[in-house]
Amino acid sequence: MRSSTVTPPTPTTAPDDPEAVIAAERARIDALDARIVALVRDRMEISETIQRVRIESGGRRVHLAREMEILDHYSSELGSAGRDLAMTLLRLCRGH
Ligand SMILES: C=C(O[C@@H]1C=C(C(=O)O)C=C[C@H]1O)C(=O)O
Repeated sequence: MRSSTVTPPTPTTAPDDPEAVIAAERARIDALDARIVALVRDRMEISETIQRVRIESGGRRVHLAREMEILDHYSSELGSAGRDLAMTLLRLCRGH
């Protein structure tokens, strides 16, 4: 089984109260989304460094073979929507 860093469900004082469960689980989603945004920002920074170094040494910003690897990876992990997610990440990281 895949290990997870997701925090366990927050025990509520009234576990059968749907509103309380939804609020607690939404808080977990909000915390995950904050981490995802921070990770995307880290990715953008690293990607920008690679692109800058390559351009400064006479190369091109975009490396299509590497992008295909990333698209294939997300696609095999998460299906076609995962591929779309990778496309969006690449767009964020190379600025277009
Ligand atoms: C970061 C790189 O440069 C560009 C950005 C990529 C990315 O953000 O993953 C991938 C390929 C390149 O188009 C790289 O070549 O690794």
